[in-house]
Formats: sequence, C-alpha cells, structure tokens
Amino acid sequence: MVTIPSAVVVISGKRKTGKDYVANLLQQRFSTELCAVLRLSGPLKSQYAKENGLDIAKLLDSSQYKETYRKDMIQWGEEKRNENPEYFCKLATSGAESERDIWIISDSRRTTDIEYFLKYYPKKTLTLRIEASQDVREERGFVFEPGVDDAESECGLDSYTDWDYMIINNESSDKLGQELQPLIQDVDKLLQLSKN
Ligand SMILES: Nc1ncnc2c1ncn2[C@@H]1O[C@H](COP(=O)(O)OP(=O)(O)OP(=O)(O)O)[C@@H](O)[C@H]1O
Repeated sequence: MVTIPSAVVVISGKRKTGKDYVANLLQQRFSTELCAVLRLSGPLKSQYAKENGLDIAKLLDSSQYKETYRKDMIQWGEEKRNENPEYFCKLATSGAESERDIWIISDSRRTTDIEYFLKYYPKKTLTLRIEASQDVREERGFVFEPGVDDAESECGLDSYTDWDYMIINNESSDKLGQELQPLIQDVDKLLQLSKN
C-alpha cells in the first residue's frame, strides 16, 4: 500500500540516548490516531521468518531457536541491505500503521536511511539527532559491546552533520519538552499545509 504522510520525523542517536522515549513523547503529543512510531529494525525478523519458512513466534522469544538463527539472520539483513539499501525503509513504511499522517522513524542508523526519506518525502522529512552523555547512557543501562557499538549500524551517522534539530537528552522530561518545541511547531505547520 502506498500512503503519503504529512510529516516524517527521522530520529537518530546512539544506544540509550532516548530515541524510543522521545518517539513515544512525540506520539503522545500528536496522538496515536494521527501518529505512528515506525521501526526500521522491526520488520527484519518477520520478513526473515517468512522468506525462510521459520516460526516467527519462536524467533521473537528467547529460545534456543532464536540463537540458532541469530547469525544467519544478521547476515541475511546485511545482504538484503547491500542488494537494496531501501529494502527495510520500504518494508517499515508499508504496513497498516503507515496510513497515519505523521511517521516517527525511531531508529535510523545509516546515511542511506536518511537519504531514503529525504528522497521520497523531501518537503516533509525532519531529521532529529539525540545526544546524551556517556554517564547518563550508562545509568540507563548502556554497556559497550565490541562488534555492536563500534559497528557501522551504531556509528554510521556519527559524522552526519545536516540535522534539522539536535537535542541533548540528559535532563528531565520538562526540559526535553522545551527542546522539542521547534520540531513540534514545524510538524504542526506541515500538518496545516497538507490540509490546505
Ligand atoms: N528524558 C528522560 N527522562 C527519563 N527517562 C528517560 C529519558 N530519556 C530516556 N529515558 C529512559 O532511558 C532508557 C533508555 O531510553 P530509550 O529506550 O528511549 O533509548 P534508545 O536510544 O531507544 O535505546 P536503544 O538504542 O538501546 O533502543 C529508558 O528506560 C527510558 O525510559
């Protein structure tokens, strides 16, 4: 199904900077009726299961089944992305939730993710980078994992500088609400424009 949203907010940030927290805050502000939180990593498991004839329920729980397929699934994901960098962006935005007017993409990790939304939704895409200090991220449960936190999937956007908004999420929700105001106002403007 092809649907055209009025606004797309693409969020990036390192692990435990608060991407999901901010995505949920924005969704509450705009209402779940109007606004969907879409995860690029979400459809990977279900598509992998579908294409390989596997049991998706078993793949999602913490069983041995999942461990057996983990490596192969990661490799499959990389191959798919190399064949077609748009693959997971398209998949994540083609479900029932993408019929909503505002999309929050809560886990962009690579420049190709950002490029995808800028290419297909050029006047509607707003990019947000979230930063938080190492101490705060650790308080939230971050533990450095070699092979994960130094991989392209975590560092691919570290040198990207064209963010529409950058916020520091070390503080309370009050401060965060203020920091998000410019973004919220711009989404409101895009909603208004799409009605005219
Ligand atoms: N401003 C905040 N105030 C209070 N708690 C927060 C705030 N920001 C984040 N948290 C908490 O910190 C934890 C990590 O946040 P979150 O899951 O949103 O990070 P993330 O960037 O999505 O992490 P990951 O990349 O691992 O998925 C969560 O428990 C969340 O509730």
